[in-house]
Parts: sequence; structure tokens; C-alpha cells
Amino acid sequence: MSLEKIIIITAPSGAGKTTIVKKLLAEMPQLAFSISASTRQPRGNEVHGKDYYFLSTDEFHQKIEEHAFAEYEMVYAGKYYGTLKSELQRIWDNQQVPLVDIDVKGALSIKETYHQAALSIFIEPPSLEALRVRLSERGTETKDSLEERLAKARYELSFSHEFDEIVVNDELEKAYAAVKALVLAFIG
Ligand SMILES: Nc1ncnc2c1ncn2[C@@H]1O[C@H](COP(=O)(O)OP(=O)(O)OP(=O)(O)O)[C@@H](O)[C@H]1O
Ligand SMILES: Nc1nc2c(ncn2[C@@H]2O[C@H](COP(=O)(O)O)[C@@H](O)[C@H]2O)c(=O)[nH]1
Repeated sequence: MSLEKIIIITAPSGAGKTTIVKKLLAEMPQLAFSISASTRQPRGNEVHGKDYYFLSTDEFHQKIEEHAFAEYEMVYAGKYYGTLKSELQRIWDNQQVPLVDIDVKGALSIKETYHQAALSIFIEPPSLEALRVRLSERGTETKDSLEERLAKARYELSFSHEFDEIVVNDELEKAYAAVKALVLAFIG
């Protein structure tokens, strides 16, 4: 039986993975965004069932007990994030390849599970200073949450070599072209 393919995009917060993922999804109908479950609050225009499945902590715990997650982590400030097995299956049933945009620990875990059928790409920022500027300019973080994300980024960067490919996101268009070429080669 051939294994279903999966593409894992990971990076420290602010490196630009979501920006790259959105560009891929806009150009490649063979791919579908794997919508994660999360217990964090929706931001701005975020929509339940499109950006995330926003769950209460009790609902998330229930799904942990049901073994509903392919992976899950408490990523920031006591907030859970997880990839639902049912979400991956929904995408495979639709004859598409899931694009999973998740944190580094979750990515290592899902890569372990699906390793024969996975392409994993680590998006590396040009520097920690660039991360700080990007997160500040994105305007989504408080002073504390920005420092939390930067502290975690220092640790996460040490795992870059665990992934199949590393793409430095300095100039966005160059990084996007590199990721797109890897994805096209993988999905054939
Ligand atoms: N190459 C780049 N140069 C400058 N700014 C960039 C570049 N790539 C992305 N950005 C900007 O940096 C900010 C962070 O990008 P993005 O939200 O895609 O990061 P992320 O890795 O998905 O973060 P998170 O894990 O927090 O969701 C955004 O405002 C985005 O527009
Ligand atoms: N381990 C997982 N990490 C996930 C998942 N979905 C998203 N994420 C990562 O969480 C952080 C924060 O996201 P934000 O939307 O609050 O900025 C970011 O690194 C995401 O990639 C998941 O299902 N599992």
C-alpha cells in the first residue's frame, strides 16, 4: 500500500512559514492547509474552521483522551496546538497533500510518525534580530509574548538539521521559490 504524502513546514515564530504556506496554497491546488486545533483566542479576522479549530481546554483534553491527535504541544503561554488525525484524513480523502504549519517540537514528532511519506522543511530566519523586527511589525504580540517567542526561537534553531531541507527566508521571493521547487519535486 502506498503511503499518503505529507508536507511539514516548521520554523521559529516569525520566520515566515505562514507567509510561505499561504503563497503555496494560492498557487498549488494539489495542496491543502491542515487546520490545527488550538486553545488560544482567535486574533483579528481569524475564523473557526479556516485558520484553526478553536477549542476550549476541556474540549482539547477530551480529544487527547480520544487519541484524536497526530501530534499536539503546549506551544506558548499554556496554550495547546495540535494536528487532528481526522484533518489529515479529510485532506487525503480529497486526493490532496496536507501542508502542516507547526512548531518545531510538533514537527519533529509528526515527522517521526510519517517519515516514509513526509517532506519536512525548516524555514530559517536570517537572524534573531530579524525575527524580533518581524514579530514586532506583525503587531500580534505583547512585549511578554514576543520575548517568549524569541527565547523559544533560540532553542528551536538548534534543531534545523533534523529536517530534510533548510530554507533561509531573507528575501521572501527567493525563499518562496526554493520551497516551491522542493514541494514540486516531492509531489511530482
Ligand atoms: N522575507 C521576509 N522579509 C520581511 N518580512 C517577512 C518576510 N517573510 C515574512 N515576513 C513578515 O514577517 C511576519 C511573520 O511572518 P509569518 O506570520 O509568516 O511567520 P510565522 O513563522 O508563520 O510565525 P508564527 O509561527 O508566529 O505563526 C509577517 O508580518 C510577514 O509578513
Ligand atoms: N505543534 C503544533 N504547533 C502548531 C500547530 N498549529 C500551529 N502551531 C504553531 O504554533 C505557533 C503559534 O501559532 P500562532 O498562530 O499562535 O502564531 C506557530 O509556530 C505555529 O506554527 C499544531 O497543530 N501543532
